[in-house]
Amino acid sequence: MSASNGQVAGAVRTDAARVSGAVKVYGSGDTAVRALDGVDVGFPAGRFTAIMGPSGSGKSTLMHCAAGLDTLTSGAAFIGDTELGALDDRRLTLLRRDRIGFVFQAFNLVPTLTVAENITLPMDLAGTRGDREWTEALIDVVGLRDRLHHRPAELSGGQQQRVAVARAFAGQPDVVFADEPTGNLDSRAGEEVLGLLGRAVRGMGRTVVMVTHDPVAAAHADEVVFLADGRLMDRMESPTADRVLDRLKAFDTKSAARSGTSATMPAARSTEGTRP
Ligand SMILES: Nc1ncnc2c1ncn2[C@@H]1O[C@H](COP(=O)(O)OP(=O)(O)OP(=O)(O)O)[C@@H](O)[C@H]1O
Repeated sequence: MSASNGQVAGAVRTDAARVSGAVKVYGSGDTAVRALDGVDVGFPAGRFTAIMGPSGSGKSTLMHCAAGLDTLTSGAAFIGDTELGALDDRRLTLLRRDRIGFVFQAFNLVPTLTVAENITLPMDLAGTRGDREWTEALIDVVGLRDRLHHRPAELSGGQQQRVAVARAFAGQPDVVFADEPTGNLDSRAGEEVLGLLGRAVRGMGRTVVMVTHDPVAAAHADEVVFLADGRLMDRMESPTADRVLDRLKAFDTKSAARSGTSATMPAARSTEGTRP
């Protein structure tokens, strides 16, 4: 069942994660919100994909359902060949622990653990030692070797997010989902974190799916998928911040016209210095 969509340079890519006919309805009756309205999208292995769209378009819902943090109302979500809806709670927890890495806006480090302990936490919880060489390489890539015995409170926001990035990749998961990973960072620290995500994909063969409202952040990805009103509207290869912003503006105008309200544009940083 592992779908392979994109033909890239003659090679067929396998999807590390995908959803098929994904519908997510929050609430019921008059107050029901259709956050995902029949989405089919794959996130190819070995690629950095950004999910973008206006506020409320369903980006976080799509990520949470694709990552097994939330369940679909109908349709199916897959990590590789594994359909998440077919798993009981225990198996789903194990799959999230062993095959998925997460980076959140709020870092979510354990304050009482050192940097080194935070990075190896997923392996420690799994009772495995992990790949020592890989972990050592990661520590160098994120530039935290001289901070290994510090606690999160002793680090800057950017450093804390770099710990979270190292933790997400430590167990060599099939895919790392990042939800607004630069949302709490200034632009310089944000660029560093985005650069790390890009290097993990291009230099270390990992897979990243990132939700962002920031066209500058999305320009770090290999491809952007656009959502509007819970539907997949478009995909863009080799994005630049300016092209992403233009595309978003078009969706926003359409959805404002439909609802008869003024549009909510995502807060965009300057689009100078587009593609890294
Ligand atoms: N737990 C929930 N209960 C009810 N409605 C929800 C819930 N979570 C999200 N929604 C609604 O579903 C729709 C999609 O929300 P979602 O958070 O996925 O959008 P988003 O594109 O990530 O938005 P933003 O960019 O503002 O974070 C919105 O209309 C939102 O209000």
